[in-house]
Amino acid sequence: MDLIVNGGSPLSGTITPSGNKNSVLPILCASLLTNAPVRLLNVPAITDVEKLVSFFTEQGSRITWDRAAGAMTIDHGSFDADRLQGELPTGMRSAVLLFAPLLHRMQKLTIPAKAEGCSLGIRELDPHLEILEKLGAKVSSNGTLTLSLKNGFVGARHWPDYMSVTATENFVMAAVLADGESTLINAASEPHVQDLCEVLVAMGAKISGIGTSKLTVTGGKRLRGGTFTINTDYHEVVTFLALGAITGGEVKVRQSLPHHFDLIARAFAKLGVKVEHDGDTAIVRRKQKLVVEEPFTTNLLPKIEAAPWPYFPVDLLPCMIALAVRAKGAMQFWNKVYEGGFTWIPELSKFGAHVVVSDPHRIIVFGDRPLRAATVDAPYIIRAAVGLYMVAASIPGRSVVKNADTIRRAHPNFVENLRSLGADVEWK
Ligand SMILES: CC(=O)N[C@H]1[C@@H](OP(=O)(O)OP(=O)(O)OC[C@H]2O[C@@H](n3ccc(=O)[nH]c3=O)[C@H](O)[C@@H]2O)O[C@H](CO)[C@@H](O)[C@@H]1O
Ligand SMILES: C=C(OP(=O)(O)O)C(=O)O
Repeated sequence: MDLIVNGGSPLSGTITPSGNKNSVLPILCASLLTNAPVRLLNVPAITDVEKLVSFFTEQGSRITWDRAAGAMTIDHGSFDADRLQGELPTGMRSAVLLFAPLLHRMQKLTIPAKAEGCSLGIRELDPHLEILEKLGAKVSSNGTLTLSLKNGFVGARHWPDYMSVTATENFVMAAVLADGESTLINAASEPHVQDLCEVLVAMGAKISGIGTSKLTVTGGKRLRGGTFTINTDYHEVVTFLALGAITGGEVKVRQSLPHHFDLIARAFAKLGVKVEHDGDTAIVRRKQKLVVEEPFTTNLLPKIEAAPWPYFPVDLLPCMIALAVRAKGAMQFWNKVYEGGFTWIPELSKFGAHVVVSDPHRIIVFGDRPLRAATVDAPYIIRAAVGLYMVAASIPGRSVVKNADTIRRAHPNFVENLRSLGADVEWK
């Protein structure tokens, strides 16, 4: 589906963001670690959640989901491992998060050779398989990849090449029911990794080092259920604030998780945008002057660099790139994570933007060029589609962002929320 945009008007108003996709998906997978009922609140009605829920239901789990209220009850007591014949859910990276919990339930699992989400580059399987092997699983490859686990997971120490979000989540889900203690050095610590760990602790798991790069887990026999609220999506917080800034409107975002915001606010400030906090409401005032902040260091090209947390989050780069397209001055963006994170950048030139792709990981945006409404193609990258929409929303006239429905993987009611801010936008 395409987004039809009549841009050029300021977007203003107050928004309550939805639950974080990257929190709810691992928590849903972790619900497989218990047969006790799990109740989740603030569940976003997004397509990735729909796919996981269908997958669970196909295996016999009982799930009720009041989409309007965001409340879901999950009962895996009737999950029947023998039913699993076919594929894991496709088109979403989080399918990889089923590996540890399904292995725990099924002892043997055939997995797809790829677990792809956004087309940001090669989405690796090896770090996941290394972790599962370390904790006692056997991996065999004979055209298809098969995982097997004879007598349950066994505690182990592991130090992977890099801080991977979903591999860390698989580690934790395997380790909480392993026999003995497990340690992960070079663990990811993103807010959603912390959210998963906190829910597991509330289910009875023993995890220390949450939010750091070293996690220690003491395995236990079983986990209990409970009621858990999915945290706000900080990607939405940033998206709505950035939309206010790029269109010259005033946007307030409730439940904005200010404790995660210091470096993100710094990135906004580098582009001339001041983010204020009133309690847990984040505010961007109207008519921000988009100008690249010059560093005191002479001859330095200002830059925003994204890497694993607590660096600036890589998924938020497109929002900042869109702002830089409108800001006076030059800004370098450095994606230290994905080799394919900038493949969509040439689309910006259709609006008249001037962006130089220096190499697969770095671009320089020369902002404040005269722009025109245009038709652009969104890649299968959620946040890139959002970034293209942001630029379109700032330009008077009719633009089209083609194939933008990837946005629905993460942002429920995207168009409805934009309209509540005064946007002229629709799906077609
Ligand atoms: C469902 C989910 O939670 N998806 C998120 C998760 O994906 P995911 O867990 O797949 O991302 P990883 O943290 O594994 O990193 C993605 C890829 O980046 C490369 N890499 C990463 C870090 C590093 O220091 N060196 C390196 O080379 C690897 O090729 C890796 O495969 O984390 C990504 C990075 O924050 C986010 O974009 C995704 O939204
Ligand atoms: C890249 C993302 O998701 P996934 O890892 O599921 O592709 C994202 O949420 O921006």
